[in-house]
Amino acid sequence: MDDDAALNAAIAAHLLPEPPEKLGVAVSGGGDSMALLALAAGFAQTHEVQVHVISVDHGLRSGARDELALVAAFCAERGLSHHIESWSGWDGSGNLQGAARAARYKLINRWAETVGLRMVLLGHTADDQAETLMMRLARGAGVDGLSAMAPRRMREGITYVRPFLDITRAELRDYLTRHDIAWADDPSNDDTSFARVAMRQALTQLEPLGLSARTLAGVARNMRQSREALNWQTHSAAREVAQVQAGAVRVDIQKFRALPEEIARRLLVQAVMWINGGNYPPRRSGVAGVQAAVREGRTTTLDGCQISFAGEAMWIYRELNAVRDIFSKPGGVWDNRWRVEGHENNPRLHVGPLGEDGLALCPDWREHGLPRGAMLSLPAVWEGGDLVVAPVFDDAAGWSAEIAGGQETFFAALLSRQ
Ligand SMILES: Nc1ncnc2c1ncn2[C@@H]1O[C@H](COP(=O)(O)OP(=O)(O)OP(=O)(O)O)[C@@H](O)[C@H]1O
Repeated sequence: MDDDAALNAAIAAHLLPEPPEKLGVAVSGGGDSMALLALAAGFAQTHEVQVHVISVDHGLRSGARDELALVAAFCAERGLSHHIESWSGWDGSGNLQGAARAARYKLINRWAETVGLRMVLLGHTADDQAETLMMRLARGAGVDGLSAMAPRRMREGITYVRPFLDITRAELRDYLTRHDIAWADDPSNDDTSFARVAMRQALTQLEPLGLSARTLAGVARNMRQSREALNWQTHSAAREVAQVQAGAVRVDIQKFRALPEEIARRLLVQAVMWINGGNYPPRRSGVAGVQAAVREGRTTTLDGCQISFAGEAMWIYRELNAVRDIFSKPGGVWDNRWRVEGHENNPRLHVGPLGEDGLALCPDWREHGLPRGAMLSLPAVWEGGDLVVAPVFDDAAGWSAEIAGGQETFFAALLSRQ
């Protein structure tokens, strides 16, 4: 295969046999995404696909406008539609790069919806994979952190495709040079105060030792496969040892203790994230603390969840303190996961935790088979300080309370986790 054929094949492998009618391409003007644009445009011409290009101006560097002008000129020459979105939304808090990236995906998503696109190409390369892997290594990551990016990922209905994860940045630069296509070199790529830039430079020293971008990207891909296997194994283990009951997770403690440590850890992480609705897993040290508590049969808490023991069972459930001040109206979602429905037209009603006061009014609560702590954090409907109904167990007329998406989401999320 000649050099161009390998790059064309990388694009075709992701778009055939059924190319989309319209294809989005996200282009910053840098070498990776300019090559992506040129190759996607070539593919589109052959397969009669309409190309729509988006560039996001983050307004962070004075030269960025010139880089986008380069993209605009390329698109104008080829008759491709090009749209520039501007972002100026950083509120100064948190990490600027992270905020810019999150904003970029939001803007691209919105644009794709407006144009009626279902697929958008991104230009991440094997070098990006290698740098990320090394940066994560430096933070002591495990299999998940070292795993490669997905070549295909759905975000709010739009499929993002990264055809160049096995292609190096140098190969793309060579392509651009061969075809006399201009690209912009982002000056921040020389700023070694960025961890990624420093790692990029360090990698040039490591390449002669065999740690090339392609090799490291291969390691990341292996890690991804291992992660998928571990998730699958955790899913099977969860089916074997865990049940979901009223939004809490009940685990058979003998079977749980017999699981390999990593599978047990993943199961705990999944239970905590499913219950607290968080996007980020609990810290490794926190989970290790829970694993120690499990060995000793000691009650503990982690990220808004409580872990307690009763007979043969370990229970993981929402901690009352985490929901004490969460209130909503009937008809909405409470604590990000309970859909409480009924009597929506009565403005005097609100949903809050059952709490000690509510539980005191439910003398038969032990019949439900849940630990007291799990009962306390269940949703209840209140009128002022008066308990109207605890709808998870009380099927009073017109009331219901269900986990949004169903309790099966606990198991399903183990297989779909990216
Ligand atoms: N300003 C931009 N406008 C449009 N697309 C962009 C822009 N910046 C990046 N992209 C797209 O994202 C790809 C990856 O770029 P880059 O590696 O700089 O992203 P990142 O900030 O590391 O984000 P990610 O989390 O996706 O890795 C580019 O090849 C391009 O397709």
